[in-house]
Amino acid sequence: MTALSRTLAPLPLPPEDGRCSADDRTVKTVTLFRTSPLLLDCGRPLSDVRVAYHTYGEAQEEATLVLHALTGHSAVHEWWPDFLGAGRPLDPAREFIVCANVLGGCAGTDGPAQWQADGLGDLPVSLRDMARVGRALLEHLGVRRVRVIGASMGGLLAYAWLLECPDLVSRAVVIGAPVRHSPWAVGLNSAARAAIRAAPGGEGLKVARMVAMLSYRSPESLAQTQAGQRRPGVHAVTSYLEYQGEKLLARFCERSYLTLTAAMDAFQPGDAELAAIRVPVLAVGISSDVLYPAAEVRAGAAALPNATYWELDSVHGHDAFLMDAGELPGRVGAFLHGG
Ligand SMILES: CC(=O)SCCNC(=O)CCNC(=O)[C@H](O)C(C)(C)COP(=O)(O)OP(=O)(O)OC[C@H]1O[C@@H](n2cnc3c(N)ncnc32)[C@H](O)[C@@H]1OP(=O)(O)O
Ligand SMILES: N[C@@H](CCO)C(=O)O
Repeated sequence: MTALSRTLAPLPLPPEDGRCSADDRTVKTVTLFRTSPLLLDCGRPLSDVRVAYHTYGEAQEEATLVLHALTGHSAVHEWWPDFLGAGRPLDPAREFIVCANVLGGCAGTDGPAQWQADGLGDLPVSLRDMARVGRALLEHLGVRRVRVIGASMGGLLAYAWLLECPDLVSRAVVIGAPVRHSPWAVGLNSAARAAIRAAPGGEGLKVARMVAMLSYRSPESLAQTQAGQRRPGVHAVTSYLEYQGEKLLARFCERSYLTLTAAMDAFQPGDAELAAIRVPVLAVGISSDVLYPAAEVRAGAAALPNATYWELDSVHGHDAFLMDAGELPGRVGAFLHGG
């Protein structure tokens, strides 16, 4: 495989914060699969796949690979300050850290918008397809071995990496994610996709986000933060969800939402496949997670031969890994670098 690499003009950057260099905070792109195509699980070949990614620290043959969530992106320094930086679990002074925007998304790596423009139509992609693209990126970067860490969709994708690229992964941290999408999670995504299809062009995506946000919070979290009325006659939680819908509409593509949620729902590894995962895994459940309940995460970990389970205690639900990380960074750092 050959790769064409170039660095884009820097995006507007947040001020220097001492966590990583200006170069680290610049998104890079590379075009992969130039001489031989990526064969997608759906059977379609895909050539010249453009991948946008961030790296932090000096390039090394061993790296830490961060896998972002559904509407996340590769700029880890923007959304995980508790985890990235000097003395934190992901320390650019100590290790080479890579995070790529997923195939099918809308953050610079090829996805439905590009495929529509290229006349390819809608391409179903799988989490394993995303892992294959990631493998090609690691080859391009000269990385031969990775510690993998992912949360939410990134956690499901970490399991896809363990199944697709077991030769590359030395250990994995999976936060707030099951080993496969449950009927409950598929049902929530089905409702979201139905909303988008019923009201394409924006309103559907907003409703999809409102439903999803309820699954990312918890009854107690909303009772603490959204009780009462924001303005006369409007429940605070109503305007909160509407605002969150508007925020997603301003930054995300509805076709990517359809593509990525379908990829998550289609990820259904069997028990025998899971039993073959030999590398050490730290599986983290979140006590108040209503999307992926802690008991489900714990049961998934029990299906793996070499997994440790730990639970983050928070009232703030699924998104606690972003909003209320508590002891999580310390636990993750000890697992990734402790042995
Ligand atoms: C592993 C990964 O890759 S994760 C990737 C990270 N994810 C992303 O970067 C994309 C997804 N982002 C998110 O999901 C969110 O930004 C989170 C979880 C990180 C935090 O959510 P936030 O929206 O910032 O926080 P929160 O839920 O507390 O809402 C705060 C916002 O709602 C507004 N708000 C709060 N209450 C109300 C209300 N009752 N009515 C209207 N607006 C309200 C606040 O003013 C604030 O607005 P702002 O965003 O303009 O500052
Ligand atoms: N809130 C995060 C995690 C949800 O899985 C996101 O929007 O990507």
